[in-house]
Amino acid sequence: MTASRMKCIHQMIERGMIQCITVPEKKMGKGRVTIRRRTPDLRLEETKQHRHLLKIFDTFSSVQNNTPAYYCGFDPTADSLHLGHMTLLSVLLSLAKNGFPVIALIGGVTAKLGDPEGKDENRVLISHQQLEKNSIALQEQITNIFQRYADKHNIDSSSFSVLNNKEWYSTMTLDQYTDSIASEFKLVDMFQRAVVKSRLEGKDRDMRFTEFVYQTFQSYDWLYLYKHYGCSIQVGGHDQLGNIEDGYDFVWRSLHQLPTLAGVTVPLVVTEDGQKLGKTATNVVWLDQSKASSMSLEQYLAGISRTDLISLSLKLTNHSIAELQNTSQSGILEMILEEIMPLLT
Ligand SMILES: N[C@@H](Cc1ccc(O)cc1)C(=O)O
Repeated sequence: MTASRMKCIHQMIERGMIQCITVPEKKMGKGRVTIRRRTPDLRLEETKQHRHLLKIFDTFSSVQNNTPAYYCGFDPTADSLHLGHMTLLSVLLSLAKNGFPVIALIGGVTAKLGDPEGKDENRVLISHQQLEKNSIALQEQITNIFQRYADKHNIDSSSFSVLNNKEWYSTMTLDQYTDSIASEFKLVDMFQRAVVKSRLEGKDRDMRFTEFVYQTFQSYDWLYLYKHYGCSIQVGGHDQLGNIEDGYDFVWRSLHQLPTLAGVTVPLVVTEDGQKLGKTATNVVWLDQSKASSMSLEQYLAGISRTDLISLSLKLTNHSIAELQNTSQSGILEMILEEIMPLLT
């Protein structure tokens, strides 16, 4: 890994773009460990955990022979991504700018199952036609964002791929699913998951079987992308930590060796009262500007505190913390819009 690539990862940690990383325990020992970055976004001085986190990532990177590819999955539950996804895309874009191949995976099959992670209630089932429409819309939206960013920064657009997990599941037989995926999961572990416990014990107790087995599909995606695209690192919103850790264990078990894998989580964008942005219909900020929305990007940015605005611009722009601290709130708002709007329209 070249120094500039390593620097890019360090910067992402420093700017608060990365919340946790899951890496092999004790260099190449057995199992995994997740390191949580506890420093709040705006206190960027090096803390013990921060140094520890960098050291582990360095160790991990130095055992990689090739440049690892990164992937992040997006379930097409709507026909546009929202602002919460932009921080994930921003991580992928920074990585691509620094020479890492990146993959955006559209979950054409997983969206139908419904990821229980990060949600307290059952999802409305999406029809087949709606899913197809949403998948096409997201494919186009992400491809456009990648293309515009590549043009702006003179990046070879082959660094970016947009795939759909329908590609491998549409030809998979039930035998293959049973032998290579289902048999690797133990019920005792599946029932241990916090999300399963809370959904089974919660007031509705309405968890579907498809939601229960969702993790088996996300886990296999990583194995597939590892084998076919050299994808060692999965990026996801912080609510994906459970899926990422389980996927890590699954890839490890399936390959019968400890692969050089890492999971990276990105802090969620939240509203003033701490709610995950995009969780309900009324607090969503669509990236598709033409889509009817109760809140535009500008309105959202104008309504959050200065601290949240600085923290968000550290994730979405390249301006330094010192520069941001010396800029007025409306100036920071402009900086974010200047960075994002050209990618969207
Ligand atoms: N589960 C992710 C989406 C995803 C889908 C497939 C994957 O392989 C990875 C991630 C989410 O709900 O945000």
